[in-house]
Amino acid sequence: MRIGVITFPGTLDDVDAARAVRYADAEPVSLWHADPDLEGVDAVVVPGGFSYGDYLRCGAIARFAPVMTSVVEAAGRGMPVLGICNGFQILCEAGLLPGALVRNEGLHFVCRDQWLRVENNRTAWSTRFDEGAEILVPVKNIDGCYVADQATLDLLEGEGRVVFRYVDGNPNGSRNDIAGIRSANGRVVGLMPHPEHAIDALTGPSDDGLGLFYSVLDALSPLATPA
Ligand SMILES: NC(=O)CC[C@H](N)C(=O)O
Repeated sequence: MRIGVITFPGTLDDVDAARAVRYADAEPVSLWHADPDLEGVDAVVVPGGFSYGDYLRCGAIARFAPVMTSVVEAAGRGMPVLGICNGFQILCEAGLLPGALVRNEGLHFVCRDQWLRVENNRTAWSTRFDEGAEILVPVKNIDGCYVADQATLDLLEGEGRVVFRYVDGNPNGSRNDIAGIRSANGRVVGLMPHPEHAIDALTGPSDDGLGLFYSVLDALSPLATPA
């Protein structure tokens, strides 16, 4: 399987995302923000960082990058897309996921290891987890507070579209302790914590993040049943 990893000016975590893809025995393919060509990849990771310096609003400029036009189009055809941190912010700005990420409640950049509960495993990126499993993954952001209007929150909760929820403390004031959500068809997932930084127990804090990268291989397998 070939999994694209996008680099924007200001992206930080493309190298780690590509490494996570490799750990899961897939082939990472570098995609450039200014090039709309997705090079025939099977799935796309939009990694973390500070795309375009976070000017205006996190993800607000990246959403107009030529590569994102192709990602939105491919997602419409069912291609799995994972947005991590700044990537999640970009997917919300692009309209692939509802809601928005705003300044952390404490107004500080938060960098710590964070427990999450896997709330939903019917997505292209979470089938390898048991629902209710708790995983340890780093968070590192300043605009990580997930907000949406009440109707959207009710819809997400009602349709099982909250995929990851903070446990043992909410680091940023996210509504309903939401750490990650999915699209209606389960193919697009965004989360603020960084699974690509938790792929090797030796360097820590766990290898729990690998589950997302293995899950997408299952979703892409010809035998997969739709999430
Ligand atoms: N680690 C990241 O991707 C950071 C995301 C974003 N720039 C923020 O600080 O909220």
